[in-house]
Amino acid sequence: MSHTVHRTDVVIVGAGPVGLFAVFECGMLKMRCHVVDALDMVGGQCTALYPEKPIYDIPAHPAIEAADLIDRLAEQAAPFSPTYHLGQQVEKLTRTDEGRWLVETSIGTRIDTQAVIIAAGCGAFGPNRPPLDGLEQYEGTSVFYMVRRKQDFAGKRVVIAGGGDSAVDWTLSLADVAEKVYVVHRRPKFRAAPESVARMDVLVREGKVEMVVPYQLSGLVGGNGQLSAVRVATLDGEEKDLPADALLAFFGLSMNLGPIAEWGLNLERSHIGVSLPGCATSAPGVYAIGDIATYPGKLKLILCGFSEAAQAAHAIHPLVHPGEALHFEYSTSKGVPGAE
Ligand SMILES: Cc1cc2nc3c(=O)[nH]c(=O)nc-3n(C[C@H](O)[C@H](O)[C@H](O)COP(=O)(O)OP(=O)(O)OC[C@H]3O[C@@H](n4cnc5c(N)ncnc54)[C@H](O)[C@@H]3O)c2cc1C
Repeated sequence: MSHTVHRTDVVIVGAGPVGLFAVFECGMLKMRCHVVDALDMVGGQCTALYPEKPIYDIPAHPAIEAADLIDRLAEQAAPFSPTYHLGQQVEKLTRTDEGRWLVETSIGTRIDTQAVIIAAGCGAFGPNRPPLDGLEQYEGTSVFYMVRRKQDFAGKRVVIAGGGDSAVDWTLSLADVAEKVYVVHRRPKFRAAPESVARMDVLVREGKVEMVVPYQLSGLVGGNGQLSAVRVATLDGEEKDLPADALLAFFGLSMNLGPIAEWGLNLERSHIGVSLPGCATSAPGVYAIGDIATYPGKLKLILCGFSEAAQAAHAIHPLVHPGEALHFEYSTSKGVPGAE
């Protein structure tokens, strides 16, 4: 374990889109940041769950793939030289005698900081896994909970299970490249954007996609990590096998706050309650933004997280630069190192 204690102005817990934008907002107010993420890459849900999915509701980008959005946010943060600590979970937050915070991670990194911004999304997130016998032997080889590269499914017979946006969006996307796409859902109605459901119906009529409803997953057929079929059943127990090379199961994310639940913050159903403006939590100097933060009227959208990042940075400024007046300014090149 390292004995070095880093010292900084702000520690950002979570390098998802909102955490990355918080680096920029803090940087514009001359506050240095260290960013910690449990994953070994930046980007949070965008990188881990849907890198190739276009996002349509980022202002000034009629459509941008999630991975591209993350590249641009990292580029926007880069002039402020944040220090990234990836592949490690923040486990402990301890208030120091000087009224600062000591942040400690799972691999022993220690950071002494004036303020903490928790941008931890759904916490330590993981997929909801279907309760199927022998599932583990296929995970990562034939059973997946996310698509890293669409081309990995080219020419394959793919079973997509689920009834939400992810299931529908990936059906639309993989229908281009897969040999066959089956969609398994336990009811005929999908909880997804109506326009996407309509596009999926067109693919069904064209024979590119086959609907398997109302069915649910009941078993996996194959061996040595390679599926040959996915077994499905009706609620009455009537079973059939769908010949398949891969199963993509989209049953949502499990919310597990992990160590964050132990930090004594005001929690509201697995989220951190914050007060506006500023996104302050119940602990002094600790702020929460993005998906993990909640307040009346909260929308879990990336663009709302961006606004919360700006608010938190402004709220933290007097803690880091006490007595220094913060005159509200629009962004100019003066605030961004290296900008013309
Ligand atoms: C399939 C799908 C499609 C979506 N499409 C859209 C869309 O079109 N438009 C839109 O606005 N939103 C969309 N979203 C939602 C969007 O991705 C989230 O709102 C966004 O990712 C939230 O960003 P965040 O930075 O708050 O958290 P996240 O992206 O969840 O990142 C949080 C990070 O914190 C890390 N972390 C958690 N706990 C710790 C800890 N203790 N220590 C260290 N690191 C920790 C996690 O590893 C993670 O990397 C979509 C989501 C999904 C799943």
